[in-house]
Amino acid sequence: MEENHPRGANNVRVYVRIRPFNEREVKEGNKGIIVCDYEENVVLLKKPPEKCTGKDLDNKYFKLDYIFSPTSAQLDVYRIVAAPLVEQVFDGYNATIFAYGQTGTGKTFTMTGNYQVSELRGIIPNTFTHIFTQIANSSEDRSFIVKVMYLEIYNEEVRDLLGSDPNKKLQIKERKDIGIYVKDLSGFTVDSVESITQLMDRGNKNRITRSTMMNNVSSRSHAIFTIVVESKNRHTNKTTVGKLNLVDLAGSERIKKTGVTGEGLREAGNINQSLSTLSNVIQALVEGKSFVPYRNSKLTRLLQDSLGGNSKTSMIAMVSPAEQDYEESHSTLRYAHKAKYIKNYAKINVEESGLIEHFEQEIAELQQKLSLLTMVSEQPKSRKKAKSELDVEKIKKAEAEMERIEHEKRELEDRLSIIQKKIICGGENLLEKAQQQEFLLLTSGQELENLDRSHQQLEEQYNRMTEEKIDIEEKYSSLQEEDGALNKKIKVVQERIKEAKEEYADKEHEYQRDMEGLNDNNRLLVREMQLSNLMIDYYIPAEYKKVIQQYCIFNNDTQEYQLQGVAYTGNNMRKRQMASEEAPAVKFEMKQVYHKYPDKKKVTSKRSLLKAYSAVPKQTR
Ligand SMILES: Nc1ncnc2c1ncn2[C@@H]1O[C@H](COP(=O)(O)OP(=O)(O)OP(=O)(O)O)[C@@H](O)[C@H]1O
Repeated sequence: MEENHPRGANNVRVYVRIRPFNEREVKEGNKGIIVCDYEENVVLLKKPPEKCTGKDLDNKYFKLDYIFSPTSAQLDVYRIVAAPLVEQVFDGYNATIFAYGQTGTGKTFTMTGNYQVSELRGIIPNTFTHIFTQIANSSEDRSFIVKVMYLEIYNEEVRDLLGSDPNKKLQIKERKDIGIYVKDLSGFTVDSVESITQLMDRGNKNRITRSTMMNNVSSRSHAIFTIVVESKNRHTNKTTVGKLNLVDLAGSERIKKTGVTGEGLREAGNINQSLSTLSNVIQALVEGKSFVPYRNSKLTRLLQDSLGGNSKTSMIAMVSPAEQDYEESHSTLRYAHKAKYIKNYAKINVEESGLIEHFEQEIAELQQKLSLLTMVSEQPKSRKKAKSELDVEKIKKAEAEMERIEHEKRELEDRLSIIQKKIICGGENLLEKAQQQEFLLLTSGQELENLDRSHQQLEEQYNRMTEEKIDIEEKYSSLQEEDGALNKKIKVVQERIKEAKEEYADKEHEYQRDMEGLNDNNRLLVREMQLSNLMIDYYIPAEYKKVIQQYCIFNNDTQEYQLQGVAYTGNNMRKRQMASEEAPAVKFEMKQVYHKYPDKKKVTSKRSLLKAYSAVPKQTR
């Protein structure tokens, strides 16, 4: 894919959304610790009194691009965060929106919401109406293809949420011409709000969630919903391809607070690990380091272009208003504030021969074949009566041939209509009346937003002029004033030292928290290793173990061990089950299991009990 029209760097835009108090927090009498200046977009995070040291470092201020209050509507979030990016995707830019924050703070609510209730619809479903309205409003000389992909990263494995087997592990690959991509990920072209909503719904049902003490429906994976918009201008013959990534991250969590155990513990370990890599990537980018650890997690690898690359990116940091979540809100706001300094380099992606071109060629070929077949089938049929057996044979053959031609024609017509549906023409209105009205709301909000923006620009201009005025005044002031200016500078330096000390204290604190998390992970891994070792020692004979070790090879691409010839072993030889089929619930007949236990008298020790079930082959004499 060729890229041209380079533009300057653009910073990641960072928004904060504060969730309303939930029932549990109200019941527990939790106090609020967040105060906002919505005019200046500044968040003040107040340290709970029992944690205060009495210094003025106790209150933290964060200036961001925009703050959404607990009463902000879903549509407002869409208008301000997503609508401008969707419009840029139509110009051929890549864009990413990701929701970041502690578990239960409203990431899924903001990204997806309840799409059956219009005012509760999140960013992803609101994008659908916007995209098809944008197509309906564009000129007739433009053609479009809209393609959708949906994946999740669960326990550091990439899974296709729209594929026939969502449990299949997919690999991340990189190619010079297309960059980073997921091999074998399914992509679907869509031609209406209904068809894209159905796909989202299907994907959401495949997502892994769990109920925790912090959230009844907690996402245990990072999900990326991707919409690709290819657009061709028939006058200029120019094709652009814009990609929109909508990312709902799994929430960071303190294991003690969420109360997860078993598999949930392993998930939490993986979630925290990949979020910690995301933080390290943000840190490295902000500090301008030459090495950025994108490869340390699947999430950062897939978001590589969105962070410091070819993309316009917005991040929504979600925070809880409650006192008990001070630590997590502090950490989220600190990273959000840092992310503001990440510079991206978005470019318009121009495609030499895109999907539209490919489909147009196929349509032309199909139409040509079809007209040939129509000509043949419409030729006048001979009305001669069969005089001999040879004639009967000839007529039968001709009829069979005619039938084959008709069948081929029908197949071509079907294929033609499928392909023709994939290309949508500008001006084609594929929206229901209700959807159109909804979008009017959106656009009227957009006008307000434009006014807001020009107001902001005027304000910036005014500030710049004020700064210049101050500069001039400083240059020509008296010695006494110079002295004053020096004092001012000393104050600024002192202020910076104070900020650096604060930053240092924060970092130290965060480091300790990360260490705690890593120790939790470590303990978990050691426990898992002990279990695996125990199982291997008891069930795999030493000579087999050696052979298996010999055939284990570490794959640097996937960062995991692979067993040679594994396709021909054990479970892999079983017939595969289609994931789309409703898997019948597995019933365990416990009675049978109990019956299989050996006689207690015969097996006395735990070791001999395990031996009774051992897979070690018995020695034959
Ligand atoms: N702005 C909001 N207004 C109303 N309800 C909200 C808001 N934000 C979140 N909620 C509610 O809070 C609960 C938790 O939200 P959600 O599941 O979106 O959190 P999450 O950050 O995605 O959590 P996790 O990381 O565990 O998946 C949900 O019941 C959701 O409806």
